[in-house]
Amino acid sequence: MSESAIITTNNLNLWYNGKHALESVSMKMPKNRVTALIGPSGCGKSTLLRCFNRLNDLIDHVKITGEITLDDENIHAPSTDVVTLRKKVGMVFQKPNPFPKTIYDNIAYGPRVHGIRDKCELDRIVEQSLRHAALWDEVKDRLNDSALGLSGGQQQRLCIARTLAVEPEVILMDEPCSALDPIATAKIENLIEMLKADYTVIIVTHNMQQAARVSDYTGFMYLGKLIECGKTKQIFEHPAEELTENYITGRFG
Ligand SMILES: Nc1ncnc2c1ncn2[C@@H]1O[C@H](COP(=O)(O)OP(=O)(O)OP(=O)(O)O)[C@@H](O)[C@H]1O
Repeated sequence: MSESAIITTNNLNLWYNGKHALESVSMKMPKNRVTALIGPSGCGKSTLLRCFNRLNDLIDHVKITGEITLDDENIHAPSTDVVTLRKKVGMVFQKPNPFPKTIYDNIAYGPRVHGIRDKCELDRIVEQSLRHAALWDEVKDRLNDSALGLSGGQQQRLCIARTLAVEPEVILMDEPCSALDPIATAKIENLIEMLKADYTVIIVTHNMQQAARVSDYTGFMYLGKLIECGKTKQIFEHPAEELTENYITGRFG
């Protein structure tokens, strides 16, 4: 991979209570590209994704060895501020999880936590984030309504807008379309394509067609190991490993 990497893992291992869930994962996530993580259930995709913003720190009895760098800095270094890391590396989950607040307050929440109080500045951030998430036109006249009144697809785009509001560098998406219908899914996929102009996206998906449609690079995982990683076209058309070929042709999974 010749493109410059924003996140790199080097010999990354993770154990849950002694159970080896990630084994010697070494991988590079190129900047301003979409990288998909695919593989059968339980292979470690979500675990790997959660390593990138240290969400696994919140789980008891997790041991991690090896290195993860963001912009060439070790994210486990004592000097790393986890709040700043999670601002730089935002996350969107499987089920849309808006706060039970207004649409406006959902987006303004993060900037307020980071100390922005000026109303004009917050208005600007709310509009810009909703525009970037392709939701502004649908909600601009109801910013003070509850976010819980939005459709599932709109709620997921709101969650993406909420992530964008704190100006991340990387957006992690853990099966962001699995709770959505095909039309809402298509909107999120189009949005992912637009987002990579400004952000790096790493997406976990069970849906191989989705990985092929939205990603530039794909990593195939199996039983906690990264079996192979490369350009999506190459992984899907000419995988180097038989295991990858068996998975993408539906022989197991
Ligand atoms: N909090 C946890 N505590 C203990 N074990 C866990 C925890 N989270 C995940 N695991 C285990 O780690 C392994 C990898 O799980 P992970 O959720 O990362 O896989 P996945 O590939 O994302 O699966 P899926 O596609 O089903 O979501 C599995 O064996 C899982 O049971």
